[in-house]
Amino acid sequence: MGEALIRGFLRSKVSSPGRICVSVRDVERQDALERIGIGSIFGDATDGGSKEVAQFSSVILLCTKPQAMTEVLQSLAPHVTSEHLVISVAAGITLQTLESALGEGVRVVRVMPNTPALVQCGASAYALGKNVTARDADIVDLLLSSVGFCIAVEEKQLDAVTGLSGSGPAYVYLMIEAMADGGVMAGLPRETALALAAKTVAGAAQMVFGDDGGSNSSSALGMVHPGVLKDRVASPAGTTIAGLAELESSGVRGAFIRAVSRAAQRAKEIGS
Ligand SMILES: NC(=O)C1=CN([C@@H]2O[C@H](COP(=O)(O)OP(=O)(O)OC[C@H]3O[C@@H](n4cnc5c(N)ncnc54)[C@H](OP(=O)(O)O)[C@@H]3O)[C@@H](O)[C@H]2O)C=CC1
Ligand SMILES: O=C(O)[C@@H]1CCC=N1
Repeated sequence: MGEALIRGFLRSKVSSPGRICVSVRDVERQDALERIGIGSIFGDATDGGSKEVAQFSSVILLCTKPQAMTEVLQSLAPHVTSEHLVISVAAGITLQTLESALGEGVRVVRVMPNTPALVQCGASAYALGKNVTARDADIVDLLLSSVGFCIAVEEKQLDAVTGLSGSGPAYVYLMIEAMADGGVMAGLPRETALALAAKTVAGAAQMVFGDDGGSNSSSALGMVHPGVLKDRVASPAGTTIAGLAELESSGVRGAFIRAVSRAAQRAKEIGS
């Protein structure tokens, strides 16, 4: 996720390689970051990396797995001051956990992004910690909206966001794969089926935001109800209603609801 955000920030030009400094321990990932021009790459956060990052950065993004967060926070705490803005993308890890690990007065924001940030089509939500300033909120908004849509939410909603848009790209990939399988079963070559499935999902999603595809601003969404769009595709006694009836009798609608809800519950479990 960290690499997707870095690459997204570079593509959007909200930042530049010379302004980004990374602590990363995996050698292959270090090489990948070097190849995109990141100048300051330090090793393991728990072995000096956190200190170096805190020394050279004012905005620090924490992108390790939630399970690694305790030791990363411990390594960062002695070096972080009220001059830093710390942004965590870790599923489930609460603002209270972050603030109490990093120390009183530290400015912390909790974000749930998703990997399409890499191609400027991310969907992120964020909750502000108790010490952040209005300028911090502007910085977070600027960074996240440079890589897609972003919206401020109450912290208690972030586990639901995690189950929906954080994990959501994986549900959609599963759906694209399955739709392509259906196309192959009906006689299409694999590549044609995959391209048609992926383009159909991208185009259909864009239609929900109206004719112009919408903007990254949460105040200008103007969405069209997906039920209305669905009804426009389904001709009486036609192909679509036959396909939809199969999906409904397979319980797909309920399966998506349960998937989002179970993933949100898992985020809560991780945090506790
Ligand atoms: N993947 C996604 O779609 C999303 C993920 N997130 C959140 O992003 C975070 C990362 O997830 P994800 O990208 O999937 O996980 P990854 O395992 O791919 O990335 C985590 C990275 O952190 C590195 N790391 C771990 N410990 C240290 C350390 N001490 N010092 C330096 N680097 C370290 C890991 O290195 P190594 O490989 O050596 O272990 C790895 O490169 C999680 O908290 C997750 O909840 C949020 C939204 C979406
Ligand atoms: O699977 C995970 O735990 C992370 C958080 C959201 C997406 N990926």
